[in-house]
Amino acid sequence: VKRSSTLNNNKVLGYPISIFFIVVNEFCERFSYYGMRAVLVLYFKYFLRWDNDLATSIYHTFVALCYLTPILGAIIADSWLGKFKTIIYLSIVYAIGQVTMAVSAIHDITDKDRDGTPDNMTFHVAMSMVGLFLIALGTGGIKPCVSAFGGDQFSEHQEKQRRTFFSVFYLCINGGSLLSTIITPILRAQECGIYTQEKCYSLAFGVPAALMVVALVVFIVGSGMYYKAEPQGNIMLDVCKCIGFAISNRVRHRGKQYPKRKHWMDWAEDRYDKLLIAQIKMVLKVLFLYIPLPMFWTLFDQKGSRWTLQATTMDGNFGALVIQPDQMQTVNPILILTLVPIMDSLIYPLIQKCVNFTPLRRMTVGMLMAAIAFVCAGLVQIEIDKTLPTFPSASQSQFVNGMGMALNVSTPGVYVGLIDSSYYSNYSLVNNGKIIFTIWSDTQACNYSREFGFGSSYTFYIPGNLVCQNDITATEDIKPNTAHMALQIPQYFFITAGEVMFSVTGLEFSYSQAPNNMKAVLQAGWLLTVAIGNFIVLIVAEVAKIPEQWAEYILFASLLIVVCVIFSIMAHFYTYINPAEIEAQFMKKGDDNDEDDKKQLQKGMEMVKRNSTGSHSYDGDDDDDERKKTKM
Ligand SMILES: NCC(=O)N[C@@H](CCC(N)=O)C(=O)O
Repeated sequence: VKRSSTLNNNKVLGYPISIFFIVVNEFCERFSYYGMRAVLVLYFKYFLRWDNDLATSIYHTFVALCYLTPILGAIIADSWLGKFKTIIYLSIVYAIGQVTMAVSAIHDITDKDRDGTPDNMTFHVAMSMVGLFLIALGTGGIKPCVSAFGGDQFSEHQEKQRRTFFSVFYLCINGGSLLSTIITPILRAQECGIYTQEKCYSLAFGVPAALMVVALVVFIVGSGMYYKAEPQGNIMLDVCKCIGFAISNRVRHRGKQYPKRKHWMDWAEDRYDKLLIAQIKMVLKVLFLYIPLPMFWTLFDQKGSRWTLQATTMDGNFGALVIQPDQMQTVNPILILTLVPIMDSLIYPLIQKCVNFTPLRRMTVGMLMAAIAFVCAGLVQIEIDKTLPTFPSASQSQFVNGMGMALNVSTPGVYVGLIDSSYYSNYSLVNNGKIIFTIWSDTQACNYSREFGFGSSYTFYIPGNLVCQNDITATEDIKPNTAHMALQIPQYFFITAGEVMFSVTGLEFSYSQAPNNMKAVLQAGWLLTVAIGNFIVLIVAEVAKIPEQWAEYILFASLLIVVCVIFSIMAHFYTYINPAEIEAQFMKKGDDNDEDDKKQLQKGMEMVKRNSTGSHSYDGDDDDDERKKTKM
């Protein structure tokens, strides 16, 4: 009653006004998260000067951390602060983390000799690690709270509005992600700095930091309009204690003199409520099904690491449009925004006419799509490998000074350095496009211009009698990248189609199969599969140590196909339930005597059993009641 009266005061078109602030908050937060993540692997490679493997490993450790911390956020919100305060406090931690990242990327802080490269890399590495840790704590911690807090704003009878809210919420995630993955790579490609002009990672991290502050402010502005549920106690702790007791009680009663119980969780009956035990059984069934799922995320999250690094060896010239390697990631949210409505309104209903396309079947097909995406990535890599020599590093060029005096060489973006007489410079990173070098000594100066293709590398010979443009000869050490970035589009298409079938369906499946008080537990379990998936990238990359990148892609695709077969077998034996109905069996006569309790328990369990052997078909209808007796 309290909730309804709080909510009904401020409504527009039947929706509580408060959700406007939550949706805008999510848009800004996802802008902040994905914007920072888009340039992260390149920051590791080009600013911190890590190799591809280290950059990929730290990237996936960070993503894994972001999906481990939701458990922490859910525990803090449920048992202590409540969702509202948890979101505020952890958003502050998050914003501090983003600002720390932006500061860590200012090379001028330690560039004492003003040569354009940081002199104390340890400082930058340490600061960025602290920043990433705070971001992981913040983004992961608030993740299960914000969506659930949004759901809390609706009263029981507003189920339809709540469903629309979740769709808009998902579109906002991808809207924020789309905008930021376009904008932050552009910011990163700018030149900035007080002493020397370098790539502007500080700006690329600074704008997401500002957006996180905006997200926090918007959320606080809506403060007076929210329904704020009190923390209900830590259900996750209760679940763990109950499972622990069932196991220890089972171990203590091992002899033949103790009658067997139908399910090992029934050993908790001596101390715990039967309703709680039945709810835990439902959750465990779904968690068991989650075991193979991390492999999907193992492949999915390599968009931001391996695929972005792959794009650095490709040609991003799309005619009027020049695409940065990290901007290729925008293909994912663009496809999400187009594919979600197409799938929902066209593809799923069409398939449903031919086969019973249940959520678990959709997820299986989603996994296959991700495997196909990695086969595409492997084929693209083979194309790239045909065009790439291994030495020197792509996009680096050097000068050889044949003059009898020392020379300085620079471009507006890069100071190549002072080259002694009859000596050569180090390799310097040069942008693509037309570049003008200024070459000067104590007595003369001249300009030399040249067109640089994506990823090309040259050695320039400065003769003894330099006049300029026509005197300098160049040898091409590495040809410009010729494999076009458009070749990555098929792999993005398949991975995103896979995401729509797997992720969007899986989120809804986790919500619909969870008992009311354990929806957050299952959401945290779902997010945990993402964390484990990212750890698998690290393990496979470390253990397999495959020298050929294309072979690594094919290995990941093969692993996912094997896992997909296992998942489809497990899913075949899963039966869809209606948690509310099972719970109702226990609640109906909550205050009845023990005998009645037993009958209710029997009824509920029979229902679970009936469901697990039932063969009704899933008709694609969203109505929960229609789903209760459905096999995969
Ligand atoms: N297209 C990215 C996206 O929609 N991401 C969602 C879900 C991510 C996940 N692994 O569950 C997001 O919330 O960022």
